[in-house]
Amino acid sequence: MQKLVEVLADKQALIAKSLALVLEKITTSLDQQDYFTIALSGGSTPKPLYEALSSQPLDWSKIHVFWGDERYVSPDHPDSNQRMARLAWLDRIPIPAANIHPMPTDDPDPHLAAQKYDDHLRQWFGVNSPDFPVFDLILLGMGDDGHTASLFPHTAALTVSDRCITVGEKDGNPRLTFTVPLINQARCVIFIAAGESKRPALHEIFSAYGDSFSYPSRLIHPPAGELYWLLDAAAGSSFV
Ligand SMILES: O=C1O[C@H](COP(=O)(O)O)[C@@H](O)[C@H](O)[C@H]1O
Repeated sequence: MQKLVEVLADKQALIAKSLALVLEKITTSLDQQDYFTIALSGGSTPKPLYEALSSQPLDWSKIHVFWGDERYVSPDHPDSNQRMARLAWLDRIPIPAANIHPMPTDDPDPHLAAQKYDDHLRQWFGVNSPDFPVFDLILLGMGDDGHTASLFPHTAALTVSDRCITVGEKDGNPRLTFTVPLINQARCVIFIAAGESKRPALHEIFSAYGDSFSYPSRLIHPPAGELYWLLDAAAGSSFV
């Protein structure tokens, strides 16, 4: 695994660096293969990155967009990660509808929805269990509590090792999330985190002997892939 931590001066520089890195990954991959697979993070941090991507002159027909986690709400709910990405980016570009792969949230049972998305990933990538699909790029955020995707501290989702998708839980509400082994299979994982409120968790995540069950972002270390931590100075100035 190649791990790289970069601290940018401010949020604007963080987004500029994230954009440059995502574009580099897309163009390098498309030089070698016919399509590029990306899984998106939600929350507030990546929104300006998605807005910036919406004005890039890319061949969108070759890019397939998935989500690494989703709140269990309808796609038009203000909390929906899909909604945020569509408004900021996907609704503004000429991408074929078939290239957008949202997590389903319409089944009364989130476990069935998790299974559906799991099946969809395995079918689309042509990968059967016990192997895992390999994403070209997975974007991740990190919550103030050290969670990533919807892998929250001290939850059962952290230990799921035989599925691509599972049900996470935040304050009693279900969410769908990539599992740790699926994320760790990726060619490239980029964490993007900003703001002073992330510092205490980052301290635990970067320490040599932290507790991964309390700080789930520690579980992400793709053995054969690249791992980037892009931070603004407010979040990360003391870590490099
Ligand atoms: O709930 C979530 O939070 C994390 C971090 O969000 P942020 O607002 O601090 O940027 C995000 O990565 C995850 O996808 C999202 O569902």
